[in-house]
Formats: sequence, structure tokens, C-alpha cells
Amino acid sequence: MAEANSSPLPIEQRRPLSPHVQIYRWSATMAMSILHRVTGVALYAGTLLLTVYLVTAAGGGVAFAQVSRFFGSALGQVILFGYTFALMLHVCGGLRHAVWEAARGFDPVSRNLLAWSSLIGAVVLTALVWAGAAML
Ligand code: HEM
Repeated sequence: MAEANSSPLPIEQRRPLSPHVQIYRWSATMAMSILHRVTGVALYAGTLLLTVYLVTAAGGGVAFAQVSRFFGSALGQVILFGYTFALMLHVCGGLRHAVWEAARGFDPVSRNLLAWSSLIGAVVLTALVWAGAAML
């Protein structure tokens, strides 16, 4: 990692360094941006699990019974709930980015509103998915 003082150049010729994340005051936009990346990474793991489920479902037999038992267990349900929330938060974050792609929502009030809307939207969508699943 680059050290702030390692450059042989005089200070006025050095390129500016980006401040560390701890320098900034936390904002909803910043938190949701970080969560967007975190949920994106979590989706890789969740999608791998979904693939395992679908492949074993196609094969049937003992493997599918074991995988179904795992997803039906308390740990499996917690993982599935986390995967659902990560997906919904990431999708809502994607929609927030779509608004920005349309060159809208950059002022502080809209930015804040979009950040909170995506969090609330993700909570509502996750609740709807699980309520729907419970009714099956
Ligand atoms: C399983 C599916 C998905 C996976 C594994 C995934 C993964 C990721 C990851 C790891 C990032 C962070 C990239 C980075 O910061 O360098 C990311 C960013 C992003 N994702 Fe996803 N994603 C998925 C689905 C989606 C969906 C459905 C949407 C749209 C509704 C979406 C929209 C975006 C956008 C707009 C960004 C860029 C955010 C930014 O520029 O800060 N993604 N995704």
C-alpha cells in the first residue's frame, strides 16, 4: 500500500491522495453505496447456493433431499432470508442508479430520499416475498 510520505517529490508536486473513508461524515447515500457493493458480493455466494439447489433439483434423489433439508433448517432459512434481502436491496440500489443514469436525483434532498427509499423498498419487498412464500 502507498505510504503518504514515501514520495521523493516535494509536497507541492505530489498527486493528491484520496482521504480514507473514516474522514467523511456518514450519510445515507454513503451507507447505501457501501451496502450496494456488499450485497453485490453476497449475491455471488447466494447465487452459487441457488445453483446448487437447481442442479440437485434437476438430479433429484438423495442429494436434493439433503439440500432441501438444509434450506429448510433454521440456518438455511436465515441464509435464504439474507439472500432475499441482499437481492432486494441490490435491485433497489440498481433502480437508484437508473434514476441517476437519467441525470436526475443528484441534489442533496433527492439523494437522501433515494437512499432511504431503496432501504425501505428492500424491507417491504423482502417482507412481501416471504409473506408470499409462507402462503404457498
Ligand atoms: C446475482 C446477481 C448480481 C450480482 C452477483 C451482482 C454483483 C454486483 C457487484 C459485486 C457489484 C459491485 C461492483 C463494484 O462496486 O465494483 C455490483 C454493482 C452494481 N449492480 Fe449488481 N449484481 C447482481 C444483480 C444486479 C441487478 C439485478 C441490478 C439491477 C437491478 C444490479 C445493478 C448494479 C449496479 C447499477 C451496480 C453499480 C453500482 C455502482 O456503480 O456503484 N445488479 N453488482
